[in-house]
Amino acid sequence: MTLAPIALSCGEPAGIGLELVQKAWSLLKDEMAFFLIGDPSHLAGDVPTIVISEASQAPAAMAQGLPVLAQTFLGDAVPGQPDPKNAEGVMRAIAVGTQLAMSGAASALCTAPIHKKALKDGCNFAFPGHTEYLAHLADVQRVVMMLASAQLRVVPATIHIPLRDVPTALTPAVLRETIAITAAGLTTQFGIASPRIAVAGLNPHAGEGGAMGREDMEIIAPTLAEMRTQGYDVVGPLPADTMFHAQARATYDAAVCMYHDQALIPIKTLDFDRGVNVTVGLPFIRTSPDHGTAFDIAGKGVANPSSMVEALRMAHRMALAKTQPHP
Ligand SMILES: NC(=O)c1ccc[n+]([C@@H]2O[C@H](COP(=O)([O-])OP(=O)(O)OC[C@H]3O[C@@H](n4cnc5c(N)ncnc54)[C@H](O)[C@@H]3O)[C@@H](O)[C@H]2O)c1
Ligand SMILES: N[C@H](C(=O)O)[C@H](O)COP(=O)(O)O
Repeated sequence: MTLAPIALSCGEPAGIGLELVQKAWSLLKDEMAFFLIGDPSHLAGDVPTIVISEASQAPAAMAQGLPVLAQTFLGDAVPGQPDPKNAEGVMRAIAVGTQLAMSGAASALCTAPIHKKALKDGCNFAFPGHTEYLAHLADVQRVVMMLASAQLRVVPATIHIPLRDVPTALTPAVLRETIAITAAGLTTQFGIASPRIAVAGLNPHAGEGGAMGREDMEIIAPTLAEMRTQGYDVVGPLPADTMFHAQARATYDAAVCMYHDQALIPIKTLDFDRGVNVTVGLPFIRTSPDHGTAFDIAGKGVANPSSMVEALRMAHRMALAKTQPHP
């Protein structure tokens, strides 16, 4: 069975995304097929471009140049200076990629980084990030954001919300859904038959028996106890400061954390160059590099493509696995 190509949305044209897409084509053109969804006039550099009119043309075009499913954007791509006129095109590229991945014309969607404020300023983008936008496009109530590398997988139970709102957002239902979706994703997308999940506490020392906050004992611990009775292999709440060293990491397949930075600091410290963002719970495969638009180095040619390459490789592996019959 021939695998459909991967759709790659362009992200913010003023960031490093398009440079990374071109570098990824040079590195992966003999390994897999993908195509950019974006404006060809935004591409700088000397990587050849092949404009295609439908996804199915990408595999044949891949050897000659970067296949581009062309979209017309209203602004130019000026490194480090997002043009509000491009915001609608950035959003549209994600929507087109989603539609292609949902229809099966693309085997997965990989997304180059967006600049959230540029989208909000430019087209009143109503979502905090891709994760929430993709859930909306796919009409899915709840997804989880996982960042994965060879050394660690992390999932924040709350994602893009202010820190002050975290304690009230951490309800038993949110924890249950996060753990259940994570466990299912570890099995279906990462091939782990019996996933082991470690759950971080919210407060210092996981609350120290209530002396340093009560959410750990009143919300997290009872939810985990209930989930254990349902067969989930879940431990916690664990003091977050000691659950990411090498020996601790060897005891679990994913760490569910209580808020964005509790999850993302360890993985971006350990593996910034190779981390991949995966949205778990969508009806299609979505990956992304673990970094942002990096305006400070945009246009300089120095951006490291490793995370983008890993994101494409992970999407490709997951898509291939979907075509294999289950043992
Ligand atoms: N998947 C996504 O769409 C995504 C992911 C993370 C951040 N963002 C967005 O990106 C914007 C900028 O975020 P930020 O500044 O916090 O993080 P960032 O990842 O863009 O940059 C942080 C630092 O890492 C460096 N860096 C990032 N990627 C690099 C690469 N490939 N090679 C070399 N150096 C690299 C940058 O130069 C910068 O010094 C924000 O709007 C944020 O929301 C988007
Ligand atoms: N929270 C992610 C990070 O810091 O790496 C990033 O903002 C990406 O989120 P989306 O995939 O939802 O855009």
